[in-house]
Amino acid sequence: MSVKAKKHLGQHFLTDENIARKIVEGLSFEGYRNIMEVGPGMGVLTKYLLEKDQNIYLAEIDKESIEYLKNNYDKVSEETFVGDFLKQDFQFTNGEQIAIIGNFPYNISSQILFQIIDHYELIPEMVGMFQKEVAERTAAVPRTKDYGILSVLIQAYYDTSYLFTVHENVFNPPPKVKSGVIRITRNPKEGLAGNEVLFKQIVKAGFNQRRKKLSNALKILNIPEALKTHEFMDKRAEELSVADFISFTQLWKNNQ
Ligand SMILES: C[S@@+](CC[C@H](N)C(=O)[O-])C[C@H]1O[C@@H](n2cnc3c(N)ncnc32)[C@H](O)[C@@H]1O
Repeated sequence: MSVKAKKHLGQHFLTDENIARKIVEGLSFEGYRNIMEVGPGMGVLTKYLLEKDQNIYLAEIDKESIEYLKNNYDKVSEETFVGDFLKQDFQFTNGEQIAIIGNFPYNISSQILFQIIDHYELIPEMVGMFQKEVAERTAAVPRTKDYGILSVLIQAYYDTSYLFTVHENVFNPPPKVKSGVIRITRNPKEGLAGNEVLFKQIVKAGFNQRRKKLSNALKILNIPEALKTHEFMDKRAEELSVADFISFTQLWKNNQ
């Protein structure tokens, strides 16, 4: 018996074992002994993770999948499950590092990435599959249409690499779009510490009106007097690098 795919949970089950193995091998397995898989479904990735010498935790909200996994994998029990990924506070690791892996439910892709950023101190690495467009956005560079809030926020905390593309026809049921697998490795950029909240506000305000110059787009944030004539004010958000956003945030903070 297998799990019936539920659309509202973003369920598309990967049917290609080689791709599953390749995704799991995308992790380095270095510097942590805990791994959380998001959305294991019927366990196509889980079975390769369970072969590793790591503590495996499963975040799954589909009861039918949970039953299936408990019945089909000896090492999986009620204790393996940690519930909804978006509600994790990772307290159960007692401060230990935990890597994240998954063929993610595409309806909550951005929320998954923001949840990782919010806990970057505990999460050294993530390997996962998103719809191709989102995967590309995480690695996008300035002055491209893909470069936006997600690119800047992720790249401020992590180095990102696009690993490979996955075709629709290796899923059951097939999704409407191609998928992309990425790896992100923690590398918080200098100058961020202590400025995180303001940094996120500036990046979001800047890109929320990406056609406008920053002098206009950032108006809602009460621009400090000393920054009103800064050269960046004449640019659009997509023209600033991640390092530019960070140095600009520091300057903003110092002039508040
Ligand atoms: C694209 S499927 C992937 C299933 C399986 N890993 C595979 O590759 O075949 C996404 C999975 O995420 C689960 N899911 C959806 N929302 C979730 C959430 N908030 N937290 C944890 N898992 C979730 C779904 O139930 C589903 O099993």
